[in-house]
Amino acid sequence: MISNMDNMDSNVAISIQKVNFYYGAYHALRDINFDIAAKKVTAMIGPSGCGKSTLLRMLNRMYDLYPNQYAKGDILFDGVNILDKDIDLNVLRSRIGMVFQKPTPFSMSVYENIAFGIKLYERPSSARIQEKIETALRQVALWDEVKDRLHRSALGLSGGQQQRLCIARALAVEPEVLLLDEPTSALDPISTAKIEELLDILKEKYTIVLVTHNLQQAARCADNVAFFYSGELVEINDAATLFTKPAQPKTHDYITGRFG
Ligand SMILES: Nc1ncnc2c1ncn2[C@@H]1O[C@H](COP(=O)(O)OP(=O)(O)OP(=O)(O)O)[C@@H](O)[C@H]1O
Repeated sequence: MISNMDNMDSNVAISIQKVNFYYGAYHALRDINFDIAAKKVTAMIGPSGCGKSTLLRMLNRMYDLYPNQYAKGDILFDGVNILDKDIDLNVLRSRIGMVFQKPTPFSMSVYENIAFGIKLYERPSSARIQEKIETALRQVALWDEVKDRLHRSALGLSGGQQQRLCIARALAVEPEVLLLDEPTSALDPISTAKIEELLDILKEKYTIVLVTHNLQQAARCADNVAFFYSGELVEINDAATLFTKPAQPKTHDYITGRFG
């Protein structure tokens, strides 16, 4: 594995060390080591089935919901191993939020969608909730589009608006890290462009980890890019270097469209 950390930002948010993951007997990730830079966008790319979503889901312990899935190694976040079985998952998930491929608004109003997330973790006054909702909707550039329909169903929003609402819902909890699993794959090009613009603004405040199949998206949005193949990390580097001068033949073949 080539990891040219010299080109990359040295301010580390999450350090992934000797990480392995198993779906029952199936060994899905093998000896993964790399650092995720703070307040940057790190994209994880690679052909279908290479393990990128598995690794993303490890970062907020989504796999805990399934009894046969287990992880080995260390993922250090603020010096604590988030794979440790004693970790408080509610606290972890409030600090490391996640947005999925398909927009997943709850069948409730725009307002309640965001308030619901906030109330999971704290009991602020209704004035404070209102303030947090407005801040979160402004952060995703959705406020002007929904301010007059806050109390109508979120399901009436367009797909792109729903996805921005889901990002707002994650941000309202004030996480430090935002995990995005192919957040634009179900969206049209205009909504995709809005989310990509948003990433550029959000990284001033948040560490962002993005799984994407779209290499142009990774090149446009990511500061650092990790290329996975068959459960292994092949290479990680800053985006410009990885896309123009990949160190590994396999990376070169993938980014030039020879497979995947
Ligand atoms: N619940 C599961 N049970 C068993 N194997 C699984 C499960 N989920 C994923 N896998 C396997 O683990 C490997 C990695 O899957 P993962 O979803 O992380 O890949 P990916 O790179 O995100 O793929 P895609 O781009 O298609 O989403 C694949 O071989 C997949 O078939």
